[in-house]
Amino acid sequence: MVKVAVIGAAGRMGSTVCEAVEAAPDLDLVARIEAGDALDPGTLAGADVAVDFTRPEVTEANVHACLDARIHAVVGTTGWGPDALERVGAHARTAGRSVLIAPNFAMSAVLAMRFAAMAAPYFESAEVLEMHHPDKVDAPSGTAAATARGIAAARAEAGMGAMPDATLSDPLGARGARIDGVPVHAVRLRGLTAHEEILLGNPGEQLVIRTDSFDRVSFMPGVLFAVRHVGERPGLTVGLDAAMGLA
Ligand SMILES: NC(=O)C1=CN([C@@H]2O[C@H](COP(=O)(O)OP(=O)(O)OC[C@H]3O[C@@H](n4cnc5c(N)ncnc54)[C@H](O)[C@@H]3O)[C@@H](O)[C@H]2O)C=CC1
Ligand SMILES: O=C(O)C1=N[C@H](C(=O)O)C[C@H](O)C1
Repeated sequence: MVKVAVIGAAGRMGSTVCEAVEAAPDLDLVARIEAGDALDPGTLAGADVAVDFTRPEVTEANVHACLDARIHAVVGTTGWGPDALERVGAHARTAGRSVLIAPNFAMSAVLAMRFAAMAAPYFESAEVLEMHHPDKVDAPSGTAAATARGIAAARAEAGMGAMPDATLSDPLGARGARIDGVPVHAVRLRGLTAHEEILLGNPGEQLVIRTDSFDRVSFMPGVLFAVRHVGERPGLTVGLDAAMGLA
């Protein structure tokens, strides 16, 4: 049995992860940790792996606390920057434990990101549109940021220059955020869960890649895969695709 602690256990994702872990015959939910609880060997209750779905401003400290307690961490919380990833990677290596951070655990989203990177060199233009529930605290989504970075890297590797865009005046930011030169647009709408469209354009044609998570159960197979396999890859792994050998 793999013993699992869930951090952010009362949240939308954390509560769904608790249900999924409890339903899995090979996993044992040993701790539900929430804001205000200490995060130490006592509260982690002998866990082998902690799963963090909290908030961008607390997740790095949570991961360091897990590594100090010598347990692996699976992280779905978004908002990670390169410096925080570097610090956590270094700590994981010195602690001899593993950390897996993925902006999206849904198979449709993981594949959409891969397909977007594959398609990017064949299209002059690419833009990312992410659409989420209005209770989400960060924008753009971690998935959209990762998608844009993947598109930009694929374009750079193919020797492509800037995308065509004649915009000279955009005082209100209507052309969206730029992530490595790729425009990213965020919609927050009651009724939505988590959705993304990647638009790729050429003269006379368009490719649309779309992923929809209608329900948070969509993330659970990926989360449970990560819990079961996180310890197999030493140090820091970013992205479920890398953990699954798709990258
Ligand atoms: N990687 C993925 O597949 C997915 C990632 N997410 C990300 O997961 C994160 C959480 O999303 P939701 O569950 O919708 O948010 P939520 O707001 O429903 O849940 C967050 C929970 O964390 C708790 N929390 C806050 N600070 C804490 C601390 N220091 N220690 C322990 N618990 C703490 C809050 O009280 C709350 O219960 C967000 O960053 C979101 O972008 C969401 C869905 C899928
Ligand atoms: O907050 C959410 O809901 C989601 N957050 C993740 C993100 O920022 O990409 C994953 C998914 O889009 C749902």
